[in-house]
This record gives sequence, structure tokens and C-alpha cells, in this order.
Amino acid sequence: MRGFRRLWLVLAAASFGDWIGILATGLFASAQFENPAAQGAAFGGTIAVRLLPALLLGPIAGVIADRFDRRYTMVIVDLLRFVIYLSIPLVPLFGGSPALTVAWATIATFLGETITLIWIPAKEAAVPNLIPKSRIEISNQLTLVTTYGITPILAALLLSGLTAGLQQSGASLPDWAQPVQLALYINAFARLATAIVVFFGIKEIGGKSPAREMAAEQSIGKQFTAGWKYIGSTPLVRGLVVGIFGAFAAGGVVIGAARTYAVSLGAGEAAFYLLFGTIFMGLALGIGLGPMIVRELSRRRWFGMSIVLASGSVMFLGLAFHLSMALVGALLVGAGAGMAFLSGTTLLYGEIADELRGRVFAVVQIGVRMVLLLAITLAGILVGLGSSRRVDLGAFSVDVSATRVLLLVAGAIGIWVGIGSFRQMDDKPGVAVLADLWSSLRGRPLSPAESFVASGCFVVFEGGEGAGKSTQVTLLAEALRKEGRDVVVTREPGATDLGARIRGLVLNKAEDAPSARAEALLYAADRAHHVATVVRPALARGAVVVSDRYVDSSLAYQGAGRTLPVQEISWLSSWATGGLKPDLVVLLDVEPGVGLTRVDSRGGDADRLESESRAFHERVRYAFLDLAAADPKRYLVLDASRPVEELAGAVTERLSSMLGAVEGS
Ligand SMILES: Nc1ncnc2c1ncn2[C@@H]1O[C@H](COP(=O)(O)OP(=O)(O)OP(=O)(O)O)[C@@H](O)[C@H]1O
Ligand SMILES: Cc1cn([C@H]2C[C@H](O)[C@@H](COP(=O)(O)O)O2)c(=O)[nH]c1=O
Repeated sequence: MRGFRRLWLVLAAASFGDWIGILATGLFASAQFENPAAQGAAFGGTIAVRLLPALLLGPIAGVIADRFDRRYTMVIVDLLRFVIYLSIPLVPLFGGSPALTVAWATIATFLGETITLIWIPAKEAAVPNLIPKSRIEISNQLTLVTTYGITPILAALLLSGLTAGLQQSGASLPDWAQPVQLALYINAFARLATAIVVFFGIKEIGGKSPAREMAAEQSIGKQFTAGWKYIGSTPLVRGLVVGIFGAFAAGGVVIGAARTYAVSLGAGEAAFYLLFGTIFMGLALGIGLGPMIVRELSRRRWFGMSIVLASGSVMFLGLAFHLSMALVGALLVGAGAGMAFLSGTTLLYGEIADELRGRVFAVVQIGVRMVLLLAITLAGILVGLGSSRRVDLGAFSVDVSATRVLLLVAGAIGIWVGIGSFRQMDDKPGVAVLADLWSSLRGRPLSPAESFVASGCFVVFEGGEGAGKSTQVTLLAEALRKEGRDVVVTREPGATDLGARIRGLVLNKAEDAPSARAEALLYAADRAHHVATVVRPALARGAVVVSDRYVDSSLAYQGAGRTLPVQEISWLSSWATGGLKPDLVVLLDVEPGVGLTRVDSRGGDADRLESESRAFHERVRYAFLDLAAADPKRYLVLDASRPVEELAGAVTERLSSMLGAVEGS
């Protein structure tokens, strides 16, 4: 972790240098001209130049990061950047004309950016080797907040502080010590500082793993194509890369359309800056608070959901007719994009092998730049093409323009991309998305169903005390066996040796009775063992498993009866069973008084649960009925006061149609 702390300092210094460099180079170039148009062109030109190198060097940068020693790569690049950036403010001091100064600032920026493309994948590939996997997310949060939150603000503050301080003091400084020049020196010396720290302080990122040594034996061309093949053929990585591009494309469209959009809200020029600031605020909130909010939610799912959130919010922006709505939309676009970026990079860090990481990160960073540039440009062109019409909505009137159509289309495409990535990399197939999100927000994500091939059928009988479950289980098993079926009759608690001991612990009336939570855990333990050793193996071989009680009994007795939180009991059971659900639940509904009288007439002492209060058994009864009402297709609810044979007939009828359907399919 010490290595990571040093690397974080390096990143902060490098990022601070980057931001101050971006601002200062643009200002420096524009300050060489008097004419406002030339100033604007010089400012925009140097910034645009920063994006171009990605196209040229991008493809090879990842191979360099994977092929050579990453520590030396970073140090060499930083020393070169130091020299290049330092040269920018020196040109006019040595008599360069404004045109030459701007030309050199542009070329130097281009060169600096080009070699930065080698530095970034080397750094990205090195980070996961310095931190334990469990700390990757938090270190990413720290890095992203530093890079996109703290350092740009610090850079802007320092630059404007220097300029304002100078103006107020009225002091005149020599040419080489003007604020912009000072900022450029800072940019250059930040590189020297990072080179020194990486060389002397983070030796851990040097050297190569045996896998990297082996990969480096391939030719550069083969290593390059191997990287692309890996991305194209690995669903998780493909989903992540496409998703990240989608999120940035949506962001690019918002940026490209923002100016005309602000006008369409009738809120003036200030609205543009307000929307922009709000997106960045959302970004910071998403990155800073996202993990705290979603807690244990699967990161793969979080990634897909974040893209859908960002894209849905872009659509919302397309529909917003008031600045306040647009600000909410912009905040959510930022939050969604921030969370997608954080979860995406965390997944990439954690899932990609060391020897491939440089190439994957190179594709991501280059792709992101290109997608962003393309989206901003295209959006700018498209919004300029269409005309707009003002529509009156009573209290408000709104411009229906090409901008809004563009936002709606971009948002819809983003949602489609988000759902696509979600599907490609979902690690909990079969677990309901919204229920999982809701449970995760409450700290208990749902467990994924354990994958196994079951050709059998799982039937469960549920109901209160004395409802007639054992009687019906026996009759059903007989009927099915007569048809020549493989039937396994079982029950909870107590179907296994371990279960029998647990049954004694929960049902015997002892001095030291288990507390409510201990009781819930004991039933869950019995269930976990029962499912693993009896139910799953029988289902796997194609048997019909008929169980006297299952998960619903815990929800009804421990949840409603003992008033423990039902969601928690549900989560516990789903964890215990690995998500195994019955194909059919037969609920024998009986009035507790009737059932308990039947139990009484069976003879013997009432057990610990049978001895519970009438109110307890009433709660249990209605909990069973509620569960059945929530999922009617899976339940057969029968009035248990009907004669035994009638009930048995209804059960076999339902079962025959079910088993017939299974066999026919
Ligand atoms: N439909 C019915 N009508 C009347 N009596 C019934 C009916 N079904 C079962 N019984 C009787 O009620 C008593 C309890 O039946 P059974 O043991 O099948 O219920 P159970 O739900 O399994 O009970 P427990 O909750 O104790 O497990 C038995 O004596 C049984 O013969
Ligand atoms: C599975 C399960 C059962 N119980 C209770 C319900 C009954 O009172 C007893 C089991 O007795 P039976 O004669 O075998 O029906 O245990 C529970 O409270 N929670 C559960 O998960």
C-alpha cells in the first residue's frame, strides 16, 4: 500500500500538471495575439491538438506498456515531457516571434500528448499490482476524484490567483515570470517530480511477471492483434469497453448540444455553464458516494445500471421544459457516468491479467477520446442542421428542436448499449434486477441461483400446524409412484442426520431455547444442508421431490410469526438454498384453531412452535396467503378443511398437468 500512496502522489502531481498545462498552454497561445478571433483560434487549436495523438500512437501504446518495464517507461516518458513542456515558455524568451511561439506550443503539446499515451497505459497496468483486489475500488475513487475533481480546481485557482494577485498588486514582473509562464514551469517540473518519485520511490512496479516475459517473446504485431482478440472474445471485457464508449458518447452528445439546449430552455448563456457545472457535480457525487449507496450490489450489474441511468437522464434532458428539470437531469447524467466510469475501471483493473492490461487500457483511453471527439463534433453539426418550433404548454413554453430529438435518440441508444453490456456480463442471471438493487441498497444483495441442470420437479407443501401436509405428501407420493415415477419424500426441518439434530434444537421445549435470530439461522442451516445433500441431487437425477415445508415456512414463522424482517429471512434462505425455488407450492390453508385441534387429537405434547400464541399462528397463516397471492402461478392454494381425498385429487390434477407439460416439452 505504501507503493500505492506514492503512486497516488505521482498521479495527483501529474494530473495537476496536466490541468494547469491545458489551461496555461491555451492561454499562453492566445496571449500571443491581439485580435480576438486569432486568440480564440490559438486557444482552441492547442486544446484540439491534445486529442489528435490518440489516433496516431494509440494502437501501439498498449503494446509498449505490456512489452517493456513499466517503471522505466513511465520515467523516460516523464523526463521527455519535462523537457518538452519546459521548452514552451522558453521560446519567446529566446526571441521567438508570436507565430513561432504558438507553432512550437502546438507542436510541443502534440508531442507531449503523444508520449502521454504511452505513460497512461503503463500506469494503469501497474496500479493493480500495488493494491489488494479488495481495495481497488476505493483507490480508484481516490484517483478519479483527485484527477477530475481536486486537481483541475486547484489548477484553475492557482492560475487565476496568480493573475489576480499580480493585477491587484500593480507590480510588474519580468516576461519569464508572468503567471502563465510560472504555470507552464509548474507543469514541466511536475513531470520531473513524478519521474523522480517513480524511479526512486516505486520500485515495485518495475520488472516483469513470467507471463509478461512470455508474451514479450511474440512479435509486436502479434502482441497487438492478441490484445484485440482478447477484447473481442471476452464477454466481460467487451461489455465493459462497449459500455464505457456508450457512456462517453452520451456525454459527448450532451456537451456538443449543450449550448443550443441551454438556449432552447430560454435560460440564457448562464444556463450553459450551470448545466456544465451540474454534470461535473453529478460526476463527483457518483464517484464519491456511489459505492456507499449501492453497497454490495454486484459491480457488473452496477456498471450496466449506471449506463442506463446516465442514458435515461439524457432522454429526460430531451424532455425537460424548465431549467430546474434540466439541472436534475444533468446531475443524474453526471452521477450515472461517474458511477459507470468508477465501476468500469474497477472491473477492468480487477479482471484483466497483468500481461494484457496495458493493451486493454490503451484501447479504452484511445477509444474514449475518439468517441468523445466524434460525439461532440457530430452533435454540434446535427443541432445546427434542424430548425426549432416553440410549443406552448400553458405555464411554460418550450423549443422543440433538433437538439431535443438528438438527446432523445442518444439517450435511447445509450440505454440499448447499457442493457447490452448488462446482458453480456451479468453475474446473477435469474436474479430479478430491481429486487436485487433494492436489497443491495438495504445492504443484502440477493444471491445468484447456483447453476445446475435439474430435470426433476420440486413440489413443496406449506401451511400452518395440522393443515394436513404430511397426509397429502404421502398420498401424492403414492400416486406418483403408481405412475412409475422416481419420488423423493422429504421434509424440513429434519430430513438429514444433521437436520434431525437441528430439529431437536428448535422444537424441543428446553430451558435454553434459541432466540429468534438463532432459530432463523438454525432453520436456514437445516435447509442449506437439506438442499445440498437431498434435494439438488434428487432433482439432478430427474426425481420428483416432494417436501413437507420449505422457505415459505421461515418467511411465515420467523418473519411474520417472530416479527423478524421478512426481507432478511428471504435473503438468508436464498443464500442457504443457492436460489433454488420450488416448481409448485401447495398451500393448505387452515384456520389455526382447526389445525391445532387436529394436532391435539393426534396425541402427544405440543412442541415449542405449536405452543405459540393464537396471534402468532394467525400471523403465520396470513403470511402464507400473502406469499401465494404475490406469485399465483407458482401456488396452488387449497382450503384444508375439505375432505382428504378431495384435496388429494386437486393436487394430483395440478401435478399431472405440470409433469405432462414438462415431459412434453
Ligand atoms: N383434510 C383433513 N380433514 C380432517 N383431518 C385431516 C385432514 N388432513 C389431515 N387430517 C388429520 O389432521 C391431523 C394432522 O394431519 P397432518 O399430520 O397431515 O398435518 P400436518 O400439516 O402435517 O401437521 P404438522 O403441522 O404437525 O406437520 C392428522 O390426524 C390427520 O389425520
Ligand atoms: C421449515 C420451518 C419450520 N418451522 C416450524 C413449523 C413447525 O412448527 C415446525 C415443524 O414441524 P412439522 O411438524 O414438521 O411441520 O417448525 C419454522 O418455524 N420455520 C421453518 O423454516
